[in-house]
Amino acid sequence: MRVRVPAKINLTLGVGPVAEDGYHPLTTVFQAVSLHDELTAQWDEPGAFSIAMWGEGVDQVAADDSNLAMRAARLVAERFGAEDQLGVRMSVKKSIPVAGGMAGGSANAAAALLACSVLWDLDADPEELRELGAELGADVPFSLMGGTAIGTGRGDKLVPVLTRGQHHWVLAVAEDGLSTPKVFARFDELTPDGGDLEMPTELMNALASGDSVALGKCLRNDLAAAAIDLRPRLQQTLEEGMEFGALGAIVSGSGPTCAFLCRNEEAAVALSVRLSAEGVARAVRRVQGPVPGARLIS
Ligand SMILES: C[C@@](CO)(OP(=O)(O)O)[C@H](O)COP(=O)(O)OP(=O)(O)OC[C@H]1O[C@@H](n2ccc(N)nc2=O)[C@H](O)[C@@H]1O
Ligand SMILES: Nc1ncnc2c1ncn2[C@@H]1O[C@H](COP(=O)(O)OP(=O)(O)O)[C@@H](O)[C@H]1O
Repeated sequence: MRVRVPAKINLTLGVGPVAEDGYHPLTTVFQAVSLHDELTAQWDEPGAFSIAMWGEGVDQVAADDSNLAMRAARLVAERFGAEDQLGVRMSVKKSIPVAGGMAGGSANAAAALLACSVLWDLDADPEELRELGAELGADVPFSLMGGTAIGTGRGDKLVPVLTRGQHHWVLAVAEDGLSTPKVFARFDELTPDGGDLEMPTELMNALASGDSVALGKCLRNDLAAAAIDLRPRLQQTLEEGMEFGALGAIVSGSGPTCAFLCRNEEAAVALSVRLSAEGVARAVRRVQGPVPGARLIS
């Protein structure tokens, strides 16, 4: 089985005050973008579970039972089958930056859920897989679903959002990742009463009409101040992207990847060339969104 799974950006990320379980209530709009990891899964001996990874940032991810794809495979086996009768050998080709605020780990978990449930011929429907996904991480249900969706709760309660057309994004990928729990912890220090959980009506209108100029003005992230506090260089990255012609700029999720919205493909090419030439980030990528969530490709 081969599964392709996209990265996400948060077009808006409203974060409420921390709850007793340590999680924050969110109002977020996710968009899946055309930067993909690929996971392959093949049968192995009963009880044998393994993973190999190559590509972007794999030295920062353990290929053991702590890996989110391994945890996903074991969870599917445990819930839908018999763990001691099933086995899988997985490999992941990573392109999504690790700890980049683009849900790379969640994407791999989503891919493993889908690949294993099909490989082992288990009777799991998409809704059941999304519920399992939510146990692994708040972003996993969206990695399965893809497209554009509003997320509430921990970010795991999803409703698709009506959109028109494709948007062109340029991503500035930072040298080192940022830890999601650390960014939320700094958010708590900076914003003890929490941020804004209002439904982003203007943003939804901009998405429905496909108006990139309006969308650029609505991008908002309550975690941005915390990410910038931990990584001050990000402020300059955002400013440079705007100076070089982006319609809007945002830190993606808990960062440090910055996403710049462009008017069209030509503008995205021009911005990516400029950002690369200025050495603003470790890598610059052009992507489009929305794209579908985790999908079997063979
Ligand atoms: C911030 C966001 C925005 O989409 O994305 P990333 O920047 O990680 O991609 C997500 O909320 C991250 O989702 P995900 O990375 O799946 O989170 P989890 O593994 O469930 O949780 C990691 C840690 O993040 C914090 N966390 C996560 C979600 C949430 N609603 N409130 C939280 O406080 C908790 O400290 C938790 O221990
Ligand atoms: N398969 C995986 N791919 C990426 N990260 C993983 C994976 N499994 C576990 N992790 C861990 O999850 C953490 C978050 O990574 P990631 O999901 O890439 O970033 P983010 O939460 O910023 O979107 C990292 O510390 C990483 O070591």
